[in-house]
Amino acid sequence: MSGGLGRLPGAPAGVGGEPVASAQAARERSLALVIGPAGEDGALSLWDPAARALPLKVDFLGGRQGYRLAAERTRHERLIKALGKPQDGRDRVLDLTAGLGRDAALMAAAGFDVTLVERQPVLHGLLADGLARAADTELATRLTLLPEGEAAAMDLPAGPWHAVYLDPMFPARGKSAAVKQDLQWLQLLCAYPDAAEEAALLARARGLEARRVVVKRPRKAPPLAGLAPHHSHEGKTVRFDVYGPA
Ligand SMILES: C[S@@+](CC[C@H](N)C(=O)[O-])C[C@H]1O[C@@H](n2cnc3c(N)ncnc32)[C@H](O)[C@@H]1O
Repeated sequence: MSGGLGRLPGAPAGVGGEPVASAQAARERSLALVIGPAGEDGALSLWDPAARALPLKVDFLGGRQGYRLAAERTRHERLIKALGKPQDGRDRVLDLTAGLGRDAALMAAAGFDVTLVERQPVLHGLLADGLARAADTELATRLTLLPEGEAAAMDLPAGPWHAVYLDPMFPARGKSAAVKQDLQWLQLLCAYPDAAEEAALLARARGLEARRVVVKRPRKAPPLAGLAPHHSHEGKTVRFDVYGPA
């Protein structure tokens, strides 16, 4: 990543970055981000050592994403509408681009058992830490994080899946100041997929045994890999493209 990542004492080595003794040391070395335990709960967190912004952690217990997780509210979410009704009681969704786990948490709150795949070590570390802190909750029983891996190439659990979900990075529109802080940090860590990567990810998803593949896109963006979906659920800023079995 440009600008570099500092790994503070207490962060697992697997997240990468260069070891630094403190956020102050990272600031002196002009590192763009640090990762380490922060706050009262010691949650593994990511932040800019030169800015005042709140550290970013994965919080399945409430926090910033909490309002979306009330079960009765989830059915109004476009993502949940795009997934369609569960058919077998505890239906399974495979989220191949888990990121910060927000969409996965929403799907789990709506009643799906969600398996998460993430290839970026920092994001994977934040997810694993968030799940460990939420271990006693009903929500966490519905979330399974696979070992860090590239979705297009790794071994995946067998289907059938109710749906495979994709939300790959897409360049943010508008002035960078308008882009939310955590998205800016995500953009430092995660590369945008090129056309070949997009095609490989969609092909992998569509090759799995699933009733549908759902892809999140900015509302005006072209469809993933240029492949027109069967139908879409459009919101103000994003849309969910739905593909039937290949
Ligand atoms: C836009 S973020 C996803 C945000 C997520 N939906 C959420 O609610 O937090 C995209 C994430 O997918 C991951 N990713 C993209 N392509 C991937 C692939 N082929 N295999 C595994 N992870 C991938 C990136 O590393 C990044 O963390």
